[in-house]
Amino acid sequence: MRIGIIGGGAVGLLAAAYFSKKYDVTIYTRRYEQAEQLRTHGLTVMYGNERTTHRVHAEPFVRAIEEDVLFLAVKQYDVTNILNTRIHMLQANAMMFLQNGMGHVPYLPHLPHKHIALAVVEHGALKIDDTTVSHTGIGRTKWSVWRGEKETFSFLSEVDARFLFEYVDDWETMLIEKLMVNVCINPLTALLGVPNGMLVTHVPYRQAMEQLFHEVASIFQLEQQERIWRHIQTVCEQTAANRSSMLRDIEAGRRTELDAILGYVIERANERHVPAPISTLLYALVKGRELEGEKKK
Ligand SMILES: NC(=O)C1=CN([C@@H]2O[C@H](COP(=O)(O)OP(=O)(O)OC[C@H]3O[C@@H](n4cnc5c(N)ncnc54)[C@H](OP(=O)(O)O)[C@@H]3O)[C@@H](O)[C@H]2O)C=CC1
Ligand SMILES: CC(C)(CO)C(=O)C(=O)O
Repeated sequence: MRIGIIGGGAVGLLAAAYFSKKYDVTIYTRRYEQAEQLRTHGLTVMYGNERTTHRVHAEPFVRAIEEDVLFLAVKQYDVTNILNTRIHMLQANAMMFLQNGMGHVPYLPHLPHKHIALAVVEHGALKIDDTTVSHTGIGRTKWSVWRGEKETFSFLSEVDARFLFEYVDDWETMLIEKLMVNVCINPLTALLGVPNGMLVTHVPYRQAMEQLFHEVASIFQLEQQERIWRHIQTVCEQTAANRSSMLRDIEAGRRTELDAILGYVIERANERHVPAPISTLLYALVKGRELEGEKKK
C-alpha cells in the first residue's frame, strides 16, 4: 500500500511516522528544503523521552500524485488553495481530509475522487523542526466516509496502538462536534491569551464560552446540547495547559483557521437567517488580531 501525505507539518509528520511502520509513505512538502531534509535525516517522533526515527520518501508537491490513498494534512486555508488550483494533481483513488473546522466540506461535491473520507484528529502534535514532531497527546483519529467504500480505508484499523483510528457512521455529527470544540475554545483563548483550562476554571470566561456555545448550538439546531457542552468542558480540562492552535498562530503572527471555524458558523447563520451577534463580534476581534500580527511580519 502506498500512502501519500500532503503537508509536512505537525499532523502530516505524525501520521507519516506511524504509517511508515507498515506502509510505503511519501510526504509531499511545500518547500524543497524540507523534502531534502526528510530524505537525508529521516523523520523523528518524540514521545516523552523516547525518540524514534523513520525512513520516509519526501518530495515537494510539484507534480501529480498517484498513491493509493492520499491524506491532506495542510491547514484549512491551504486546502482551499490546493483544491482551487491543483485538483488535477491529486490523482489518487482515495483521499482523507484531516482538518479542524468545516471549510473544506462545501468543496467535496466538486471532487472527482471515488472514495473520500473525513477525519478529526484528537492527538496533540507539535512540529519541532522540519524533520521532527513531538507527539504531545495521545488521542484517536475519528473518521467517516463521505463518499465511496469504507473498506478502501480498512488498513486504518491496524496502524499502531499509539495512533488509533475509530470509525464513525455520521460524518456530519463528527465534524460538527469537533467544530463546536474549536469554536468554543480557539477564538476565546486566542483573544484572551490564556491556556484552554482557564476557560473552565475562571468563571467569567466559562460564562462567556457558555453564551457562545448556546448561540452556535442554536444555529446548528444541535441535539444533545447538554452532552456536547459537557464534552467541551472536559476537553478544556484534559488539555488545560495547552495553548490552542489559534492562540499559537496569533502569538506567532501566522494566519489562523478562524474562517473555517467561526467564519463557517457565521455563513451557516446567514444562510438560515439566524442572528449570530456573539460569533460575529468574536470573529471581528480575532481577525483584527490576526491581521495586526501579519502586518508586523
Ligand atoms: N497540530 C495538532 O495538534 C492538530 C492539528 N489539527 C488540524 O490538522 C490540520 C493541519 O494542522 P498542522 O499539521 O498542525 O499544521 P502545520 O501548519 O503544522 O502544517 C501544515 C503543513 O502544510 C504545509 N503546506 C501548506 N501548503 C502546502 C502545499 N501546497 N503543499 C504541500 N504542503 C503544504 C505547510 O508547509 P510549510 O511548513 O512549508 O508552510 C506545513 O508544513 C489543521 O486543520 C489543524 O487544525 C487537528 C488536530 C490536532
Ligand atoms: C482541542 C484543541 C482546542 C486543543 O487545543 C484544538 O483542537 C486546537 O487547539 O486546535
